[in-house]
Amino acid sequence: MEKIRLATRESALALWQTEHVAALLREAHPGLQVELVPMTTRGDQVLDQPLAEIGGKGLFLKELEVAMLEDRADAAVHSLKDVPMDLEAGFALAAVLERADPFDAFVSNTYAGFEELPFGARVGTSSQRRQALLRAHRPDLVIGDLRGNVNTRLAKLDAGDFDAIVLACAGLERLGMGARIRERLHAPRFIPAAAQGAVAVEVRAGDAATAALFAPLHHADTAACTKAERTMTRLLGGSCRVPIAAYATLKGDKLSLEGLVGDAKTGKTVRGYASGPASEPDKLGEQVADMLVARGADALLP
Ligand SMILES: NCc1[nH]cc(CCC(=O)O)c1CC(=O)O
Repeated sequence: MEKIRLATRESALALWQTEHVAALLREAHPGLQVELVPMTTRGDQVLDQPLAEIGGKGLFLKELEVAMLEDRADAAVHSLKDVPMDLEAGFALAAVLERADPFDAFVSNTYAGFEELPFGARVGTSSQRRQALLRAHRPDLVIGDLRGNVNTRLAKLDAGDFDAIVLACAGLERLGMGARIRERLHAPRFIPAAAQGAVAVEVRAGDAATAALFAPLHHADTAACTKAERTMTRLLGGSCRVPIAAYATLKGDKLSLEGLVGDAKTGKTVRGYASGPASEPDKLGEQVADMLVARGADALLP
């Protein structure tokens, strides 16, 4: 193969991630021509309705998948967090890259950390998971919706709409705005979304030649961790509608998974934790999902 075309969304974050994959590909395969095919998705266009009601995470992939089917692109680069737990039939993940910081960031122009927020402070985030975690720790906070890309969200904070906002550390750092992070909200206090911080490459299922090009970019440890997180989330019926958090770590051969199901309105949360061999991420995901249900998570699920 002499040339490969990478479909990408047009947001600054998506373009950064795809350029990053392109650079790694060129490094792994000197002489390979790598081209970007930027496009807008419905998920990017519809900003006024909750994602879950207009079709969920798949809306960020659809146009990119159509481009692959129509042979206008060979692969698509995504934040793995935005990839539906059940990939569309006819597609496969060719690689999961090494994860960046998986945690959420506390960003504020006034307060140095989450603990410093005064009673009734206004915090912006549209993520059901972040809302549930914020309410679980601080029922007094006034939480407001905050959608749009990373720059839009920061602009709303700077305009004074909120005392603080919460967004992914990885997104801020990739856009060169890591300096805006006042505090990293680590697990287990704040558990991130499944696969937060990881970038993945999607290809047509059965396109072995294209998939093989991405093999050098694959990071087995990140793949094992995100597999456990995504399996747990999938078994609980994960979508944007339900606050589900999952965070796995790997130490030697031991994979550990922390899971949480919450309610964005009440801040009620149920937690689960288990560990097992790195070779069985699906089993671990299933175990923690079962544990969460046994502890009452189904009362919070739709
Ligand atoms: N929901 C949008 C989205 N998808 C991936 C990231 C950040 C990068 C990542 O998690 O890899 C973000 C922004 C955010 O959640 O603040």
